[in-house]
Amino acid sequence: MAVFTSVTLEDLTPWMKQFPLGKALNIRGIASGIENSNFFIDTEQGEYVLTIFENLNFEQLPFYLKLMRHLADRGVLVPAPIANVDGELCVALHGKPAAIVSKLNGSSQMEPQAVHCAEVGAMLARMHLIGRDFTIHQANLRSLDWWQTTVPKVLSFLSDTNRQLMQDEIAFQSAFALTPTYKALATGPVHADLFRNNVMFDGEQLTGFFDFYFAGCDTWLFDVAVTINDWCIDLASGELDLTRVNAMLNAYHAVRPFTLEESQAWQPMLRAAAFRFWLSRVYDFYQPRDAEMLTPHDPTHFERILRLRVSQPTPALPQM
Ligand SMILES: Nc1ncnc2c1ncn2[C@@H]1O[C@H](COP(=O)(O)OP(=O)(O)O)[C@@H](O)[C@H]1O
Ligand SMILES: N[C@@H](CCOP(=O)(O)O)C(=O)O
Repeated sequence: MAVFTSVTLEDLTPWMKQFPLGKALNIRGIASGIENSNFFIDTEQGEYVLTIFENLNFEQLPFYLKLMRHLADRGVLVPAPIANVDGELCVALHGKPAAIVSKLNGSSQMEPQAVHCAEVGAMLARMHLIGRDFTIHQANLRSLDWWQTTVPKVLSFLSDTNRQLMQDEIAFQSAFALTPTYKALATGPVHADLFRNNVMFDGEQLTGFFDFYFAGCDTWLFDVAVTINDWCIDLASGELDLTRVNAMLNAYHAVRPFTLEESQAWQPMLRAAAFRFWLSRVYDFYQPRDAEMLTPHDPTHFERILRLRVSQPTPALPQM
């Protein structure tokens, strides 16, 4: 269940008059999702998704919504936010920020093959390139600063070995962030949570990336690492599947070639991407935020992945 704020057709009808979508004909809550209240709405202009934001505020939302609009207008497959008569993408509904975006066709591909990974890699590279001239800057709110303030809050919940792993990794990542290699990495708006459940496919055809609400400005390579660590692994063991890894990396590289510094940073970034989700899952597990974290994700999954990325040789990035 993921409808925290309920909306009826009677609520929606007057509110929808400000959007160029004709009359609202039907509304139904979407069961999946853990952060926001999501609904499919049928309008005279077609099907859309209405989101009521339960945690993000009116100051934070323009970054995400304008980024999606920027990308959608330039051919990146993402939901396009719909502006109201005043040109606003985010409007109050039941006292909370709300937005309407276009509905993507298809469904999530939860057992991806190389062909799906290649599609994701190519679209991710296009997204990075097209994000270059997006002018709003908002940091990735789940990057090094957040790790450094969050680690001390969770250490006491961990076993001795996991406490050591977390302390070692935050020390490693803090030091790595100061190196010339890290500082030479290309940056820009990144999705930062491009897991299997945040991409739609219609068969083998990618129809869009969605759920941009962890997006922010960060290194492009971090985004690639987050994506590889979810799409190109055996879920049970966390081991990388080289066929899928190579499919994704080669497709990305064909659109936006990796640099020498990115090759040097690849292993630290795979570690960083595993660490970020281990930490957020541990934090959510032991310090759940009220009602929205209904089923906390399993932290041991990313602990396992982090241990593998630290101990195993890393497959090389393609080079120019
Ligand atoms: N633009 C969209 N097009 C089609 N389906 C969508 C769209 N946005 C969300 N959904 C559906 O709603 C579900 C929950 O959305 P999600 O953004 O993951 O929610 P949350 O932010 O609460 O985790 C998704 O799994 C997907 O099925
Ligand atoms: N992908 C993250 C959690 C974010 O949840 P989402 O459903 O909004 O993508 C994780 O797996 O820990």
